Amino acid sequence: MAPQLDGYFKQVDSLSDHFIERLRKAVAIPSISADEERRPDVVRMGEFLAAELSALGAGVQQRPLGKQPGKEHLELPPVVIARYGNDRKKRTILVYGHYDVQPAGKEDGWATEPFELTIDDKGRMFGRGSTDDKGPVLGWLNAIEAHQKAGVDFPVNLLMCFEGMEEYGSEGLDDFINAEAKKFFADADAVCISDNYWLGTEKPCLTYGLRGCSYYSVEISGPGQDLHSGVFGGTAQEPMTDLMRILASLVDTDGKIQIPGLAELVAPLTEEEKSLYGNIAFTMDNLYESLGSQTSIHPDKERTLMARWRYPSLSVHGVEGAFSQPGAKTVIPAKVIGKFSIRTVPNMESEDVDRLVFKYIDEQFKKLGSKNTCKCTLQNAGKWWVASPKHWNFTAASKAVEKVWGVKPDLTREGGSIPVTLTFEQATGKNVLLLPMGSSTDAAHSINEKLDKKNYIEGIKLLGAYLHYVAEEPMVN
Ligand SMILES: C[C@H](N)C(=O)N[C@@H](Cc1c[nH]cn1)C(=O)O
Ligand SMILES: [Zn+2]
Ligand SMILES: [Zn+2]
Repeated sequence: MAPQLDGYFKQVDSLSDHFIERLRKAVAIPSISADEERRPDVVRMGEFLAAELSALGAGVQQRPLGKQPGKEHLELPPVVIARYGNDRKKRTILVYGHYDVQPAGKEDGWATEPFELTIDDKGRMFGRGSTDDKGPVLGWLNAIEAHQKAGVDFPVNLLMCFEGMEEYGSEGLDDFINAEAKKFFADADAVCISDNYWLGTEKPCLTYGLRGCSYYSVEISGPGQDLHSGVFGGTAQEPMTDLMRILASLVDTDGKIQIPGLAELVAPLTEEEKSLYGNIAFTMDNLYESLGSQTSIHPDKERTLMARWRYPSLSVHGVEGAFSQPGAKTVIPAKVIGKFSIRTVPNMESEDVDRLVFKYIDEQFKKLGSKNTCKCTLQNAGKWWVASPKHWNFTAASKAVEKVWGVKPDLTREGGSIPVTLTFEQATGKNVLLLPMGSSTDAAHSINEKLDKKNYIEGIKLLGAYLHYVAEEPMVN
C-alpha cells in the first residue's frame, strides 16, 4: 500500500496546477440551478463534466430527468452518471456530488468576480462552487487522472452520480435513484459523498448525520397592481406590512421557533449523546471566525453544536416582489412572497412539520384582521439523515484521513442538508459516508466562497487514499 500511495500522492502534487485549471474552467460556468435563465449553463456544466469523464476513459451517460415540477416549461438538467472500472474482484464505490451552485453576483458584495477563480497569496481559491461542490466533484476525476499518470492501479470500481439541482432541493433525483438502485447502482458496496465541510480549519472530520430542510413560501396579495404610497398609503391594506408581521412571528431573536407543537417532534437528548459534544475539536473562536463576528446565540460550544446538529432552526431568506435596490422608491407592492425554511432533525416527519406550519401561519394571518389574501405553500422538502459510523466505509475513510492529514478525524453531524443522502441509503441498502474536503471558513452559499488550495490538493489525495483503504477493509457488514 505505502509505495502505491506515495506514487499517487507525488503525482497529485505534480499535477496540482492542472487540477486548479480544471477547477477554474468549472467555476467559470455559472450553473445556478435556482435561476431559470441560467439553466443552459447548468446543462453546459453537466456536459463539461461528461466530456472530462469520457476523456479519462469512464463510461458516461447524461440521463434526462424530465420537466421541472411546477415549472413545466423548464427541462431539469440531466444527471451525469459514470462508471470507471468493471473488475469483479474489486469493490465498487458509488460517489455522489452536485455540479449546480447557489446564485452569486458581484453586487452582493463579492471582493472578486464570483465566476472567475481568483487565487490570493494565502492560497485561497475564491469562486462560486469552489467548495460547494465543484472542487470535491472534480476531486474524484482528479483522483482517476493521478492514478493513470502515476501508473498506479485504480483500487476499486467507481460509480459516479453528479446532479445539477441539489441547491434547489434535488428535484427529480429521488425517483431516478430508486429506479437505478438495482440497475446502474446495483454493484455498489458503499456510498461516499463529498459535499460538506470541516467544523474548523485544522481538523478533518467524517460526517454521519445531516439535518433535513423544508422550504416554504408565504404569498400575500391584495391590490390589483403596485400603488403610489403617497396616493394610497393609509387607504389600502398593504401586503408587505402583513407579510413582515407574519415572518417576524415565526422565530425570536435567540432562534426559538414560535410554532406550537414543533419542539415536541424532536427526539429527546440522551445522556450518551450529550457526552459526545465535549470531545469534538471545536471552539467558539472557530464559530466567530466563520461568522465573521461574535453575534452567536449560544455562549458555549456544546449548545452551539447541538443547535447546529440536533435541534431544528428556522431561517427567513427573503421576499420576492419587495423593493431591494439602493435608493428610496415609494411603491406599495401589490403582491409579496416571503421565503423561509426549517432545518429538520430526528424524529420530525415532514408532513407533521407542514401541518403545524400551515396552521400557525393561518392563525397569525387571521389575527391581523387583514382584507388581503394569504397563501402558504411548501416549495420543497428534504429529509434528515443519521447513520452509524461503525462501518468499514468509515474505518477506511478514517485511515485515509490519518495518512493524509496525520490526525484522527472527528465524527461529526452537519447542520446543512443533502436531500438524497437518505435516498441513497434506503435505495441501495448500503452504508453512506460523508467525507468533506473544505473547511469551516469556506463560506459556502455566501459571498467570497473559497476553497483553500491545500484542502483541494490534499483532498484529492484523501479521496484516492480512501479508495485504497476501502479495497483493503474486510467487508464484515
Ligand atoms: C451541505 C450541502 N453542501 C448544501 O449546501 N446543501 C443545501 C441543500 C438544500 C436544501 N434545500 C435546498 N437545498 C443546503 O443545505 O442548503
Ligand atoms: Zn453542496
Ligand atoms: Zn450548497
